[in-house]
Amino acid sequence: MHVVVNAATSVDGKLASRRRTQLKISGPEDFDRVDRVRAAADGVMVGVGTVLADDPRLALDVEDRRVERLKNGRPGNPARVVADSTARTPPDARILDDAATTYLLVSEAAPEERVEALRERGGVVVVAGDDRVDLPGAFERLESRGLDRLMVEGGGELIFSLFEADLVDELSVYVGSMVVGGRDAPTLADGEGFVEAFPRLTLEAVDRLDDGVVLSYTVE
Ligand SMILES: NC(=O)c1ccc[n+]([C@@H]2O[C@H](COP(=O)([O-])OP(=O)(O)OC[C@H]3O[C@@H](n4cnc5c(N)ncnc54)[C@H](O)[C@@H]3O)[C@@H](O)[C@H]2O)c1
Ligand SMILES: Nc1nc(=O)c(N)c(NC[C@H](O)[C@H](O)[C@H](O)COP(=O)(O)O)[nH]1
Repeated sequence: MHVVVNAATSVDGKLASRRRTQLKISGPEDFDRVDRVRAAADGVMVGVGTVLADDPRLALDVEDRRVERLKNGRPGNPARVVADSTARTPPDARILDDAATTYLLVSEAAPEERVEALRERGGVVVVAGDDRVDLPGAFERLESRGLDRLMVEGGGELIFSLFEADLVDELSVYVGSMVVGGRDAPTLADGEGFVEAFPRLTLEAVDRLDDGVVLSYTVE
């Protein structure tokens, strides 16, 4: 599976403030770019921390003719994917609406009644891993269901795990011209952090959009 990570940060590398509520870092030009990256993907993924903080829908505006064109003849919206070890996605989350198929990646530790509630809302549950989602195993299962290109929008815990498991092929970061600060504010890559063998990236492009810059990398 080809994995493209896309996120927006402040100049100090934060994805959100310490309150973890959604922070508009991108401007209209970058959100248009995000729509294009989504439209080119078979699936769009977030961690459950992002579902709980932002209640995202992760769908394209299919009424928008411009977005329709961008889909390159692909039918409908890309699938949605949530890494959710213990099935904490609220059954009324917007990500479970009928705009697209939603895969919930859970572990064996997910309580059966919560898993069942998500199935009742139409979610497709994939069990991989003992107490945390085994990302390589889960991605193999998604691939067998036709997801070849996956866009990941965050948050920082999930992005770190993907780098740790060597699953990231491309990274693009929109750096907005703002300072957020806060030692507890989520950053692009949280988790435990690396102390050696840091992933190395190749800078492929630098583009100015709105009042910020998009940095596009491939992963070595
Ligand atoms: N600016 C942006 O581009 C952007 C994008 C996404 C999210 N955000 C922000 O990020 C914050 C949420 O990020 P976060 O880091 O708290 O949560 P996250 O979205 O990275 O989700 C982390 C959760 O995913 C689950 N998970 C399951 N398997 C996992 C695995 N193998 N590795 C890691 N996690 C796994 C765990 O329950 C974990 O707690 C929110 O404040 C949101 O607003 C910002
Ligand atoms: N590119 C980008 N710029 C931002 O300034 C920002 N806050 C996010 N945040 C990503 C996060 O995953 C959001 O929750 C979804 O971008 C919301 O997605 P919807 O509009 O609900 O589909 N992403």
